[in-house]
Amino acid sequence: MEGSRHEQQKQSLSDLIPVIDLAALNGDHIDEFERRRIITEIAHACKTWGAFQLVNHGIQPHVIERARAKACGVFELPNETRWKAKRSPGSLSGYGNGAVIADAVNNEIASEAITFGYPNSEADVIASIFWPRGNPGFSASIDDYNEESHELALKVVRLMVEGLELHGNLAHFQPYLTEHFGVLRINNYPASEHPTRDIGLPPHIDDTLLTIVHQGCEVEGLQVKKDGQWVTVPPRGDVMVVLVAAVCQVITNDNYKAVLHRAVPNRDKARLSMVYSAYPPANIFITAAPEFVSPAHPPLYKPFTWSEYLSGQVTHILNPIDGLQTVEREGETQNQTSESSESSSKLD
Ligand SMILES: O=C(O)CCC(=O)C(=O)O
Ligand SMILES: [Fe+2]
Repeated sequence: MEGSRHEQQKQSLSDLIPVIDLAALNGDHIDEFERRRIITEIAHACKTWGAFQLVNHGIQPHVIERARAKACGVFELPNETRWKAKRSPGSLSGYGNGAVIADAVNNEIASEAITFGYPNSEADVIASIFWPRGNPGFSASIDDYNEESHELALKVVRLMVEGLELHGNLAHFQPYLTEHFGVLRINNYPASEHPTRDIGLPPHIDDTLLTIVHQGCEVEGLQVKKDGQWVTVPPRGDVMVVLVAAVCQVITNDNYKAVLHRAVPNRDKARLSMVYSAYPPANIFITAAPEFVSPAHPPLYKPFTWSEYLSGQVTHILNPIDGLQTVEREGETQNQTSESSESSSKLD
């Protein structure tokens, strides 16, 4: 009885994760009223959930399916072959496992990932390591998906910025609207005999601008934290899940909230997720926009550049400006006050 009530509650919270339909933006004639409605829905989702689901997002189903099918082939290769393409320090592309944050309770990190930079994916180089005799279409399928994800990320960032109601005063946000680079990360979570003990990816906030997840239509695993509860994002093949990430929270001074999320493994089936992370421009100062700063609302986080972050000079993006809290990189001492402060780029 108690169990089924709990199930029902879990179910209804999943149903409440905003679903936003971008169909009105796809045609030649865009209805301004509809566009404004979409922007309002996105802004509301960014303020309340830090996450939303996009349908009619514009990425062609065959591009998604082809990339998923080709990516699956990577995880069917023998272990030693996969490690031949190990991502080297400083590179965005290559193979690695999902260990993100040193875990304190001896759980297994039950995931692996192959990453491809954007715009330079090196998918052809990686393919030639995995399949010396060739794998026609591998790099094209990854590059197509990477390109479309990048386009979608830019589209979503523009809508999110419009939702901030800056009345045309876009100066602070302009660099984020035009250029960015990123990483496509394809995660594989093998079926786990101990799904409640093992960890697919531990709770974390993405250390980027924005994340777009395609989790397939079959196996659930992505959960977001809302009002203290883990809420499962239902797997849907037609949905792209957008996760607000740490840089968005910094530049909006907490108007938009980065979402804490995790991936849990499944007992029976392996799960594959394709995750595009949009990076901010490399050399601008990432700091709160003047519109969100006043004597009553000073900037909450320390300014930094993405180059500093990538070179390891900045260890934690959501580092409060009062300096009370510090979080070190994986493997070093963690001095964290709450789970919600966890943050990681998973590029280590
Ligand atoms: O697998 C997922 O659904 C989420 C993956 C994720 O959070 C990540 O790669 O940052
Ligand atoms: Fe993530």
